[in-house]
Amino acid sequence: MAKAQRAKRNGSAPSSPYQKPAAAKKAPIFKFNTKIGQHILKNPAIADAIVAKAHIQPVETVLEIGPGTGVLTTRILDHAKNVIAVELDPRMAAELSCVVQGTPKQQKLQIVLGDFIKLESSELKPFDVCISNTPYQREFALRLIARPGDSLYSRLSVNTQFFSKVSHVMKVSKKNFTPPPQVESSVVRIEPRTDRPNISWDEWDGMLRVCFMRKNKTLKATWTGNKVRAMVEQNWITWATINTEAVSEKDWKVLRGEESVDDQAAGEEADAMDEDGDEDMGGGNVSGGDEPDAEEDNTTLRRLAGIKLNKGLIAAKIRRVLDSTGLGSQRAAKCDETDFCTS
Ligand SMILES: C[S@@+](CC[C@H](N)C(=O)[O-])C[C@H]1O[C@@H](n2cnc3c(N)ncnc32)[C@H](O)[C@@H]1O
Repeated sequence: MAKAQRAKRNGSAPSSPYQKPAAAKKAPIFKFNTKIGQHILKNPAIADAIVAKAHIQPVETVLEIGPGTGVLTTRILDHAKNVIAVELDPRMAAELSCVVQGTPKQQKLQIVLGDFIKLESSELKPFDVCISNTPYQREFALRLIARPGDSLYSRLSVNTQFFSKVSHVMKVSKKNFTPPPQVESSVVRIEPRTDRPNISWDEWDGMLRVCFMRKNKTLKATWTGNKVRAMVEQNWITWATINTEAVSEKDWKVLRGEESVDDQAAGEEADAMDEDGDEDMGGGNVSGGDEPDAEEDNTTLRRLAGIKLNKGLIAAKIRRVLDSTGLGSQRAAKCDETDFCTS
């Protein structure tokens, strides 16, 4: 039997050409691609709650990542000034476009077709709030909010909490999606901190990577292990090569074997400070400071060339930082984001 005939006989065809069929009875418009997390929210109460918890103001522009068929988008459009919706799947983008077509919401919505992860920030207009129901498991959400001592506490937790205020909003059971995913999920709220310290992300995250290599070991054991020390030494040589003037005369003496690490350690603590009063940990500030000119660079390379690095120098520097911050006996698993920022 032809589809149209069958629909008529079942009474499901619209009685008027202007009447839209009831949305709830609609069969899926196309096969959802679960490989890119296409599990659509089917519970309107959950969609309402997610949008309500975002506290959208009428003057705000909202970025939505992964709008799908627009379950959240249409609700966000009820509250926001504008919505920018970035969708990977052209079929979903077309469906969303149909949903708002001919309604006042159409003017407020900009659909961007593409992979959000690959978008340059310059390709997006500024926004005030970001809402996204993209694929992730509850465990990921719990990692974001985990506190020191929790089994899920990790580098991700520290980074999230260092740069933002994060809270758990509600659990969402897999029964609320179509097709249902294999895992339960959670909604979290992440507010960027306004008082974020101005630090180098690469250095900060590099440090956390080492601290969380074995999060239950003491930081002293982690940082003085052979592999980590060798890596810090390598970084320090690179740093010293670029920042010749920041390497203290005392360090050069140790490097040249004219002074032992013990002599140096016994000296003034101030000797470990550079001219700005910062701890001369080296190894990290590879991109900092002015670019050395070619002559300086050659000089440094000549100074470093042929010198077998006195391994004790870096070990002593690591020890000094761990002792002065009191972090040596601590374990990453029990330190919070402020501990890692101790100076
Ligand atoms: C879980 S569905 C959510 C759809 C809708 N927001 C909802 O709540 O029902 C995730 C949506 O994100 C889209 N998506 C997945 N990865 C994406 C990416 N990297 N960039 C943009 N959209 C993406 C999928 O195509 C899908 O439409």
